[in-house]
Amino acid sequence: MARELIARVHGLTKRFGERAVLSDVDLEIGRGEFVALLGRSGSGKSTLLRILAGLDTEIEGEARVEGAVSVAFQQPRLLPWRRVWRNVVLGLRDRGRDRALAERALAEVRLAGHADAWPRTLSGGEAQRVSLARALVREPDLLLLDEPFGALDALTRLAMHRLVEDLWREHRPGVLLVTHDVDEALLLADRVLVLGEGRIIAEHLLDHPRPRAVSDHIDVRARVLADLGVTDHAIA
Ligand SMILES: Nc1ncnc2c1ncn2[C@@H]1O[C@H](COP(=O)(O)OP(=O)(O)OP(=O)(O)O)[C@@H](O)[C@H]1O
Repeated sequence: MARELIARVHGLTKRFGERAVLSDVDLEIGRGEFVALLGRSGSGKSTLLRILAGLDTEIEGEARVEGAVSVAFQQPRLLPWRRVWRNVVLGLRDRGRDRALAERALAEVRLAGHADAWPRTLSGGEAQRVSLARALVREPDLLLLDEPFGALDALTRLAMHRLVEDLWREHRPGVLLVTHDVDEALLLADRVLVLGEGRIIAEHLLDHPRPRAVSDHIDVRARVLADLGVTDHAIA
């Protein structure tokens, strides 16, 4: 049986003025598939994600998503004047059930008991978990993550990887994770795409059972680093 597509990008070109930032990009994401998108700074990752999120519609070609989309960004973008639970359900049109939905989502990100807190009282990792709860409460078919762990310390980042993996297992949205971190991509994704100069220049499938260790993918890791043109882990 053909896999069900949740996102389909075909012949996508995006220009800012004269300059094409994305050129003739093709990309498909199946239902429940976890895709990571790597690329050097300025290669067009966030632009592609914003287009899939429907935040940028001035494009050539096709970018279609079936169903609901949620986005979580590097910064949690919480409204400081709303309590945590109100941030989670911001914009939802289900007034009667808002509080219960928020509490359930907060429990899922291990923040039960923080519903009435103010955003300024949260740590960076907690705020990012609220942002994830806000994305999940919409029950997305496609979850777009734009470097969601980029601003977190290494230990919090590891805990977030486990959390995202658990949430993905539970809800099975399609995921597109934009990241600079090759190891993060290898741990979490079914498929790793490398974007270079506005085109997808490489694709790697990861079929090792989860939960994974980076050592399961030393070979793919070397190839991805070569695709990125780096020999070191740090990507400029
Ligand atoms: N609104 C805009 N107007 C003009 N140029 C833009 C705009 N948004 C992005 N760009 C340019 O498009 C290119 C791709 O940007 P994008 O943010 O998608 O890259 P990225 O791969 O996500 O980079 P990073 O990893 O640094 O976040 C960059 O050269 C950027 O300067």
